[in-house]
Amino acid sequence: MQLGMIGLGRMGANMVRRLMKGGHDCVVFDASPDAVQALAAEGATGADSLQAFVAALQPPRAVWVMVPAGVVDGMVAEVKALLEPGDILIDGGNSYYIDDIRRAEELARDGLRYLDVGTSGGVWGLERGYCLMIGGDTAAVQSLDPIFKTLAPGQGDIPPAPGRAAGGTAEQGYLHCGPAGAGHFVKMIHNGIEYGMMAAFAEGFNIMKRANIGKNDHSHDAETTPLRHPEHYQYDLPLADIAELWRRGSVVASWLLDLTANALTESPALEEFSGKVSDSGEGRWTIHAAIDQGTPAPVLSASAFQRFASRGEDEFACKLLSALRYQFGGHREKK
Ligand SMILES: O=C(O)[C@H](O)[C@@H](O)[C@H](O)[C@H](O)COP(=O)(O)O
Repeated sequence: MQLGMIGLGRMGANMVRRLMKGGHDCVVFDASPDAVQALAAEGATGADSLQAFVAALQPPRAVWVMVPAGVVDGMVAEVKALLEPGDILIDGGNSYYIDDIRRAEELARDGLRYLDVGTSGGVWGLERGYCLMIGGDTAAVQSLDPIFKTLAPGQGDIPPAPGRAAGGTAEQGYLHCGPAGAGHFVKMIHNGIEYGMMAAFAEGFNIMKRANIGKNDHSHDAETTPLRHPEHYQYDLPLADIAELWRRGSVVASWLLDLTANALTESPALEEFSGKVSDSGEGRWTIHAAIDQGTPAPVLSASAFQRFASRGEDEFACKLLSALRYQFGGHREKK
């Protein structure tokens, strides 16, 4: 079937490639003419303006917007003015689900149908497929089933959970999760969990990296808690090998562990990374939801706050800790 894609960054461009490989017709638009040209050379219909983009689509149109969360509203406003009742607008980025609820209501007033689709898979999605978490109107979701089916990974070699009644799209890697916002709500929690799992691997591997600190023990320094048993921390552990090992039969085997093994193999000391970890909002929104609900989420919260600290946002707090320690005990910082 035909789909229009606005936004040809890493995600949007590869999704178009996967759709074309699956036999779909794609009309593409991006603020960058080069990005449009590149996909036109691969078989897409390139448009040099939003007007030309909309004109190239058959009604009822399906327009997938794949742009950063912060610019979705502006793009929706522009494209909405060109669409007709019955057309479907899909936001496949990482939008806040509460924005989806509002957008779906606003667009419905003009007879437009809005779907929110949490899209997971990153740069690997072209080959592996994209896990799709879909929210919105049921008829609109059903009409786009061929698109979702092609983008999704498919069952592959992962059999359904034992005892699960056969059928349904979840086992193909896409799911209509509920009404407007439900897709991005589920993606938000997915990313909250992603933060927590990433933090768990990062902390665990860091403790293993430091398993040799007994070799350089500074217990003579009165301002540092003495290492009581330096002899207990004499291990130079092969971190890349351990990641590789755990991928086989261990309880923590997972795709994030596979990626941990990749990262440590490519660059054992990770020297090209500063360690300042960005966040795009999903982790924060997960915590907002947990607080709204009164649902405990200590692990996910800690992992989001850890990212802020990684960027130095705790610098003043740490200085105040030192200052207070000096105030009450005359303790000076170790130089
Ligand atoms: O499932 C996915 O493919 C990822 O979760 C992806 O959608 C993620 O949002 C960004 O790669 C980075 O997100 P942060 O900037 O919040 O780490």
